[in-house]
Amino acid sequence: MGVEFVDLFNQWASSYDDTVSGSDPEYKEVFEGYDAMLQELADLSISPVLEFGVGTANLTQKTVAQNKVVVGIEPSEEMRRIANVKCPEAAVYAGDFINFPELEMPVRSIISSFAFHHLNEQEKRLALKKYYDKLDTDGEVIFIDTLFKDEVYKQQLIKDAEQKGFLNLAQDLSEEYYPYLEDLEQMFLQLGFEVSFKQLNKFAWLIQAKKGE
Ligand SMILES: C[S@@+](CC[C@H](N)C(=O)[O-])C[C@H]1O[C@@H](n2cnc3c(N)ncnc32)[C@H](O)[C@@H]1O
Repeated sequence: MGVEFVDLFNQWASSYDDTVSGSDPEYKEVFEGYDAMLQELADLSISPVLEFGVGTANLTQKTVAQNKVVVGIEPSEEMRRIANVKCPEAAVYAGDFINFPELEMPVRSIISSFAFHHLNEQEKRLALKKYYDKLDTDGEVIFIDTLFKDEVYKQQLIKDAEQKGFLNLAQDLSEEYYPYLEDLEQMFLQLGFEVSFKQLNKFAWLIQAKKGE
């Protein structure tokens, strides 16, 4: 469920770190300030941490460096292989946002960067419901991901990408499951979270959702 993009990530794994450091002009703005964004998320997290879509473990490394316990979940075998080499301190298991090994540990923070948009609306809701049940009292979901402030902003981003000749990016923005801010906000509120949003670059937002009493 929600793992339709995994083949793509197996192929992308070996060059993924080049992309996030700005080597691909088409995706440079998407990952503008990547390191600082991940650092901000790592700083906000409280141990023990559960991370989804760890990719090549860039966020995992920053979190583990703060002596936090991190368990990671990643569906792509190639990404997991790289993550295990780059961050042996974290346990990274096969799984996805919805189907993942039963963990006996308490969880204070559930974190993820640039991955939640791989789920459609129904899957996002299902995943967030699971996290509400799994989190300790006062626990938080803290994500960074691309989202659209509204429809006008979405169309503007697609038009900008087309004008620059970034046709893959334009297609991604049209076809992937990037949510509208208001829809995501409603989803969190309906499940009982308190949620706030902060824009980090042209595409990426920090989403911080605390489990209510
Ligand atoms: C753009 S990468 C982000 C990697 C890393 N978190 C980062 O910030 O660089 C997206 C990651 O999400 C993973 N992914 C794709 N579908 C997923 C799903 N349904 N559940 C969990 N992770 C998924 C991909 O395999 C990939 O590693």
